[in-house]
Amino acid sequence: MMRSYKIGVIKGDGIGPEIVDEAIKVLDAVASVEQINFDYEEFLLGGAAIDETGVPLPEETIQGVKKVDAVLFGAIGGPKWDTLERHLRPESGLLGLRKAMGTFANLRPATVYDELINASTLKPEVVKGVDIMVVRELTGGIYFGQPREYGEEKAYNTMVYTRPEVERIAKVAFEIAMKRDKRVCSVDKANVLEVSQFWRDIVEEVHRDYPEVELSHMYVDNAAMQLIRDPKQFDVILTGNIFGDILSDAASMLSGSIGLLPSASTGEGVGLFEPIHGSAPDIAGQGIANPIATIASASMMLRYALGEESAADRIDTAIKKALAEGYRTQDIAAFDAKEVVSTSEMGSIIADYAAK
Ligand SMILES: NC(=O)c1ccc[n+]([C@@H]2O[C@H](COP(=O)([O-])OP(=O)(O)OC[C@H]3O[C@@H](n4cnc5c(N)ncnc54)[C@H](O)[C@@H]3O)[C@@H](O)[C@H]2O)c1
Ligand SMILES: CC(C)[C@H](C(=O)O)[C@@H](O)C(=O)O
Ligand SMILES: [Mg+2]
Repeated sequence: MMRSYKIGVIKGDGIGPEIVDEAIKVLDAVASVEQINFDYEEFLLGGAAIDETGVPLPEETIQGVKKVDAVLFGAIGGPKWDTLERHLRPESGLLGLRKAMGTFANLRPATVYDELINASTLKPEVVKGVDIMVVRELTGGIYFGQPREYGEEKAYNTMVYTRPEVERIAKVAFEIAMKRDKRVCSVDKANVLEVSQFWRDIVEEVHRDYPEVELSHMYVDNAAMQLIRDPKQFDVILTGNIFGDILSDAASMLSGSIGLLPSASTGEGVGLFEPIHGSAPDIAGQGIANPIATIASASMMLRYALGEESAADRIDTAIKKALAEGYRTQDIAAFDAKEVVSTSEMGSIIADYAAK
């Protein structure tokens, strides 16, 4: 029987529209062979929303995304809006949207494709088989803490975590670990920050309900080093908002390009599925962005939000096949390429494989 889903689409700025178009191409390809019907509804966010409505997060977007089954998002931001006041910049729209949607758990898998093993900045033997899940708290911490101020003589932000915020993200990490290798490494800065000691204590408490999971703690500076030294030591990394932001970009180089890593932001209601990278203004409009991170985010959307495992498997297999056949976008062109392709050619190749 035909299954129908309503997908909210936020293309955003810079390369956002280019990469989201390719993910939709791939979704439509799997829909045709999987008895699925997707209805897409576009919403504005970020710079595109500022240009159209004067604000980065229009009310129609906040209301609209509550009425869909899942949201696929590209990226926002760019130099065009950098002179605006902070609360009016594109990035504030994304933070506001995450908060409004209650997507407190950002899952950022850092996996290394065997087909692309030479693209990693690390030696093949160090990265072969890397399969890390970064569980990043997304709606708290220093990004949202009050008070905050930009003044003439000083500026400050506040890193706050409440007990329920830490409990719920820790639960997500332990639940995910139960389905994986049952190891959680919680990353913090408890040697310096009270908020991190608090985080650590609550993670320990939640851990009591998951005795099968091995829990370790690591300071964030060491974690950054260990990710590059021996990434295979990690299974699930549980961490706060800002540390997760930084560590996940670092982890992308294990795979070879930030254009490869997807994410799922889940929590209280509708989920938001987005690549971990930004709007890449330096390459926007050139047709050279790697769409794989966004296509893989669409796959996460099928798997986590819609329960369409078989369609998600099709996409994941199609991505691997395109890489195995030697198709490469510019960012990974130096690594075992048989043919260097554009953003839209990569999308079409993956769509074709996904529909077979
Ligand atoms: N989720 C988001 O919307 C998001 C995430 C990060 C940054 N940003 C915003 O994006 C803008 C640019 O930020 P930045 O330059 O620090 O980070 P960025 O991730 O946009 O780009 C960093 C580097 O990676 C490259 N890159 C990124 N995605 C790529 C892809 N798919 N294919 C090939 N190369 C890719 C870029 O060309 C650039 O050299 C800023 O306004 C920033 O605030 C938005
Ligand atoms: C654009 C910015 C607000 C965002 C973040 O820091 O969360 C981005 O870097 C990300 O990783 O999604
Ligand atoms: Mg980031």
